[in-house]
Amino acid sequence: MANRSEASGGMETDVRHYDLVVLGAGSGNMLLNDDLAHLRTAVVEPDRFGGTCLNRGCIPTKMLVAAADAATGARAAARLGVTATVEKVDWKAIRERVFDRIDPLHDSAQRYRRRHGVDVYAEEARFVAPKVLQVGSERISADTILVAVGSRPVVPDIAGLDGVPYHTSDTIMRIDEMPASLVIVGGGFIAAEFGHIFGALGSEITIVQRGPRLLTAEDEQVSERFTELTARRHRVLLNAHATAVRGDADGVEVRVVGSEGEQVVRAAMMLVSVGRRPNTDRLDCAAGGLDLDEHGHIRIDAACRTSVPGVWAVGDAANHYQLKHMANAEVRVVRHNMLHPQDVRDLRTTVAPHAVFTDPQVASIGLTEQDARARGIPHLVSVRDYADTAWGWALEDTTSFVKILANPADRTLLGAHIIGPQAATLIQPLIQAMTLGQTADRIAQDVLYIHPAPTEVVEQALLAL
Ligand SMILES: Cc1cc2nc3c(=O)[nH]c(=O)nc-3n(C[C@H](O)[C@H](O)[C@H](O)COP(=O)(O)OP(=O)(O)OC[C@H]3O[C@@H](n4cnc5c(N)ncnc54)[C@H](O)[C@@H]3O)c2cc1C
Ligand SMILES: NC(=O)c1ccc[n+]([C@@H]2O[C@H](COP(=O)([O-])OP(=O)(O)OC[C@H]3O[C@@H](n4cnc5c(N)ncnc54)[C@H](O)[C@@H]3O)[C@@H](O)[C@H]2O)c1
Repeated sequence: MANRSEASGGMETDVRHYDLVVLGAGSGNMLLNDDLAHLRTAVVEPDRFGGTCLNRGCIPTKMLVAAADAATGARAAARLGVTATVEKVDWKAIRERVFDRIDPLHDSAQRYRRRHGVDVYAEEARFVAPKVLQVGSERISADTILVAVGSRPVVPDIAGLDGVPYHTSDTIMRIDEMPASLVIVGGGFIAAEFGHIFGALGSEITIVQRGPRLLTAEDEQVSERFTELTARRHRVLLNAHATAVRGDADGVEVRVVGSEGEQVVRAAMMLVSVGRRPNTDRLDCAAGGLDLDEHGHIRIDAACRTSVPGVWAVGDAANHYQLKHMANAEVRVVRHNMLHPQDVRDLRTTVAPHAVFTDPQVASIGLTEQDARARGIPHLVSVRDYADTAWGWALEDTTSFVKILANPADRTLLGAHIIGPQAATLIQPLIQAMTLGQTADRIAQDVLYIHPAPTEVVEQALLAL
């Protein structure tokens, strides 16, 4: 390993130099493949390989959602003439199914990297100068750096929160016992998914949401339908602020002020899910020469270049989407660009789809109708109920729909929004069409949709445009 010396406060400090340093072994770890194997490389990961998605995000939540869906499906079967009951929820077995599979992966991933000649540092890194990092007691530098340090839950300013054992998405999946009741502060992705998980498995749920609806960033029609359906199962307090919390042996007592006046919500457990913030505040980006935006994200261009040549950034630390498929796409672009400096490419797509794996599922891409109206963008709208299709009949569905917005001039798609079973899958042909610039007419009329598959509702929404 090449060592360089650097003057620091009159002292000479040994600096270990690499070709490539990756900060964060979440999406960052996916950068390293055979094409980069010739480089002297270090990975810095103070926590667990796999990052948020594997250890405390997408993957464990969706494994828990599968259990919740099984319970919901059993309870809902009566409408099809099949009476079933959920006899027992074995939380420990559910939790072990998830984490017995996930937990060994950190050690094996770390060992794999070391076996292939990558140095692994297990402490937090921070910049001390452009392309120079302090990692614990070591100082390292690199020609090329990928910053993929991710994000963490925002902790809201609620009086007394410090003094109670509240959970965030980082901790709640590893609890020992199912809570009899759960109060969730926040009304976004995490509230929706954990409300579904713990609600379906038997907890009584109260959601305290600052906004006027749940999932407020969705198309208003979807957000309204989702709020209405959730309020049938859970207690939903809207336009509500948690102002104070205190704990006792039975759990927590949250004081809530909102449109329904002031009230106290009691619950055995509390989950705080009011958004995530980038981990850049712990990185001393100023010392590293990295520009940040007003939300603390590292400023990158469409090729994922930062303000320092040779330093790239991806994922939750750099983009506002905070979605794993976006981080993965950025990593692929960075790998290409590192290997082909003469052929630097931009991220191919700027429209990021997302899905919320709750009950019912919600999936979306592109413009919402309220955005189109607010921005004065001419648009056509088509809404089709699942109930109008054979598959909707099969499900006895009465609440799910597909909504598509198209450009009246060239009939390309502007946005698509689905609420209902399999929404995350049903939206895929619309993502494809939007990304590839295909018109609504082409994908409606030149493509056959299998009868009577769920996708027929997408076909019908397109044909009605
Ligand atoms: C509960 C939950 C469910 C989610 N579900 C989905 C989903 O279904 N679909 C989806 O697309 N997205 C989902 N997400 C979002 C998704 O997990 C993130 O967008 C994605 O994991 C971000 O990847 P990343 O590599 O940017 O960050 P991370 O995966 O968080 O990786 C960053 C790594 O950097 C390390 N690090 C931090 N600071 C430093 C430092 N100073 N030096 C070195 N290393 C550092 C951290 O320890 C971490 O391991 C979910 C998130 C949560 C919380
Ligand atoms: N399926 C997925 O892709 C998935 C699942 C979970 C998380 N995520 C990612 O994680 C991110 C964070 O999720 P999240 O749910 O924490 O954030 P979010 O941004 O989705 O929602 C936060 C919600 O909390 C509300 N809120 C904010 N401050 C509040 C307060 N003090 N009191 C009450 N309500 C308050 C907001 O109105 C908003 O509705 C998401 O933006 C998403 O990118 C993705």
